[in-house]
Amino acid sequence: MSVLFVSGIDTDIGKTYATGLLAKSLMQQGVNVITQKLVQTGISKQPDGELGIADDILSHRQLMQMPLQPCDLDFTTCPYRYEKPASPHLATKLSGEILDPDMITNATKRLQAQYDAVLLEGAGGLLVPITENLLTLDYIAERGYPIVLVTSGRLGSINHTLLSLEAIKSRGLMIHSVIYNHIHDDAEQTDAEIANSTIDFLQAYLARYYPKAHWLVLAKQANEHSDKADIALPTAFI
Ligand SMILES: Nc1ncnc2c1ncn2[C@@H]1O[C@H](COP(=O)(O)OP(=O)(O)OP(=O)(O)O)[C@@H](O)[C@H]1O
Ligand SMILES: C[C@H](N)[C@H](N)CCCCCC(=O)O
Ligand SMILES: [Mg+2]
Repeated sequence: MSVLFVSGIDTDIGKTYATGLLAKSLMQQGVNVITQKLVQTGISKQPDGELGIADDILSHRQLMQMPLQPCDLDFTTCPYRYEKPASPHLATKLSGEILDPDMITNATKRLQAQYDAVLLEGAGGLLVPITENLLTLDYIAERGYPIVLVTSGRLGSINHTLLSLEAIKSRGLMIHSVIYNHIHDDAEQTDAEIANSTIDFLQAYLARYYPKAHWLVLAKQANEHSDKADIALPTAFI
């Protein structure tokens, strides 16, 4: 039924962790949920020369503590997979394949028929091109999916978060939630004063300009099997 699009302010911001753990928390609320990956780039070929299940789908299932599902094994949860760890438009071009966005939407519809909720993870940020002529945000806008935006306390995140929010607003789309990922706010990566101020600023900005959006927090995890890996959700989150 519902589809939430999980994007982030950039690649490597924690969308995969956020998607898997959001799904796990929803399952704990009794929601029959599955995750999907829009397009996966950067997969290694298997010994048989084929591209296997998308890495982000494998991570989602580990984080959800569930085995691979039939819809993973038949690639419904990620029909388009490419070797080059690049923007989808380039990885697709290098593979010689033509990506048909409707194929992804049809896969989402098949999942919607089976599950209460689909969490669809993007590749990189909102303006990443899926094809030469189609940005991720254009794809979302055509389908009207509400957006979950993952951010962090890394220096530069405030600007990237506010730009992403502006882009979402300019397409008339709904910002469903912002997930603040604590991945970058440790002494080695970001000054604690900067990280704490970033949290306060973003939370206050969201409350002021997007009062209906949820503010969620994702703790830094020891690994993908961590027992404390939950995102606390309000009731009736979706
Ligand atoms: N909360 C966290 N705790 C510990 N490690 C994290 C956390 N969030 C992300 N990571 C790690 O940071 C790296 C990047 O995160 P992730 O793969 O989730 O990024 P992404 O936004 O999904 O990137 P992509 O655009 O490639 O899908 C990974 O190695 C992941 O394990
Ligand atoms: C390979 C990488 N981890 C992502 N899956 C793809 C990131 C594309 C980013 C493109 C860009 O913003 O320039
Ligand atoms: Mg990912």
